[in-house]
This record gives sequence, structure tokens and C-alpha cells, in this order.
Amino acid sequence: MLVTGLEILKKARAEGYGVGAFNTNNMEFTQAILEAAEELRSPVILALSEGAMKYGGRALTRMAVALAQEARVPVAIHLDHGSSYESVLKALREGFTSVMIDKSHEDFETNVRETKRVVEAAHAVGVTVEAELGRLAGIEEHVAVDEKDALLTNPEEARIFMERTGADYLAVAIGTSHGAYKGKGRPFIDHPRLARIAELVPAPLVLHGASAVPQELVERFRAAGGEIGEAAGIHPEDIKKAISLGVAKINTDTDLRLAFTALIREALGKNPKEFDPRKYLGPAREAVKEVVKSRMELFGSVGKA
Ligand SMILES: O=C(COP(=O)(O)O)N(O)CCCOP(=O)(O)O
Ligand SMILES: [Zn+2]
Repeated sequence: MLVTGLEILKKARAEGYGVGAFNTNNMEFTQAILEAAEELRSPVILALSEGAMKYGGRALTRMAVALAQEARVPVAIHLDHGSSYESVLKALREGFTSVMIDKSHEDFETNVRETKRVVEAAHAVGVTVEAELGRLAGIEEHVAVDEKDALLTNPEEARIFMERTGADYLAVAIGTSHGAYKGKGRPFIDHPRLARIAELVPAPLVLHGASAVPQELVERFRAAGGEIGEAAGIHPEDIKKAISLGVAKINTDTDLRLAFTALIREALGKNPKEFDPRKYLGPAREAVKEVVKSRMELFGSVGKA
């Protein structure tokens, strides 16, 4: 059933589990994510970035909303990293039930003003809002303390920000970053900072850049002809600890992309004569579904629908 992001995340934070927000750009990812959720009886957030909306258009947004309405588990359709008020309005018009306005790169007052404006519009039509405070950046060990401070979410600022904007959930910067390289070895995660934020902000917290980038997947991608430099993701124990501290929404995109692409490369490499897309997109879809299921197991959302 199609629900708002807050309906899913409020329960998750209260009961101490996490819910995956999985990015989709096409039919296969959408099917894989929703099938995994149904099979594991897990709530799920289908995330579409502005890039996804541009790439997939109405075919993608209409499919996502329609399939979410028919789903037997709670599904929110979420705009990931909305960059403007206008972009959020477009998502609201498409029937999204959760929207992110990301003004984390702006100064504090601009972020407050723009987020508040989106909250008013979204709440007027019963949709809930994710905002972001702090800069997503992989923090290398040598980074100076004051530099870390400038990048990561300030707990006291977060409290004030949420009170002034009325946002429903908050994306925090505690050391994660988007993509396949998040820092040396086991990337730095500022758990004490997260604990402090969670004390001051009762709303569900959101972790961007949370992919695990598992080495076996990276190796499989390379063995199939893929080229990727240093790759390191967020350690499962760091995810579990973050959930125990108040993170309720965990974003995963890179792991799905790696799985999908590795399987396509393998299928095409194994059979150069193949030109039926179903023969290589099908196995790739299954690989994405397996990754989604493993993430749901890690987050503790299995059986929570
Ligand atoms: O937090 C994440 C993904 O984190 P990950 O890279 O660790 O999977 N996201 O918000 C995904 C952002 C995807 O944007 P785009 O479609 O423009 O490439
Ligand atoms: Zn993100």
C-alpha cells in the first residue's frame, strides 16, 4: 500500500529498526525492490532522484506509484535529493508520498527558509519531508578536527533546524558519502555525534551514502570486465550501530548498481551471441533483488510490514 515516508519511518525509529530507501531508475530495479519487500514482508522506500525522473520520465513515476498502490507491504515513493521547490512540486504532482529538499550546501538560514517552504507545500497535500543538514563527505583519518566539524552535522544546529522547519526526518552527515569509495578501509563514522543528534532530534534520522560496497561484488564486477578504483563502503556493524542510535532510513544505490552491472557484463561476456535483453536484464534484476533482501536483513525491517 502507498503510504507516506513518515508513516514508515516513525514506526522504525520507535521500534529500533531501519528501512531501506533503494534508488530506482528503471523497471527492473523497481520490480526487484518491491518483490524483495513483498517476499520479506518489509516496508520499503522507493527513491527516485531528479536524474532518475529525467531518465525514466512518466513511465518510471507512474509505474512506481501504481505498483506501490498495489503492493501488500507499506511503500513510500520518495524524491531523493530534490534541489528546488519547483522540483518538489513536480514530484508532488506525480503522486510521490515523500520528498527530500536538499539545501545542505546553502548557508543555514537559506536551508531553513527553503526547507520550511517545501514543508508547507508538502504537508498541505499530506506528503512528508526529508531535509538535510551538514555536508556528505567521506572523512579521511587525517582530516583536522575543525574541518570535520565544518562538514559534519552540528547536533545543536540540527535541533534548531528541525524545530524551525517542521521537517519530518533529517539526513545527517556523520562521515558517509555517495559512491563506491567512502574512505580508507573501514570509513570513519562519527557515532558519538550521531548519538548527540539523536538525543536532541526525536524525528527519524536518515543516512545517505550507506552502501556497503562489498568486496565480493567489487571483485565480481572487475572479473566481468568492470573497472573501478579503490572501493570501500560502510561496514555492516556501523549500520547496525547507527540504527540503534536513531537512524531509520538508510539509502542504498551504489550496491544495486554494482550488482546490476556486474551481472550484465557477465552475461554479455559469457555469450557474445546474445542479443535478447531479457536474457541479461533478467539475471541482473535477480542480483539487485538479492542485494535488497540482504540489506533488509541487515536493517532489521524483515517482517515489520
Ligand atoms: O545516498 C544515496 C546513495 O548512497 P550510496 O552511493 O552509498 O548507495 N543516494 O541519495 C543516491 C543518490 C543517487 O543520485 P543520482 O541518481 O543523481 O546518481
Ligand atoms: Zn544521498
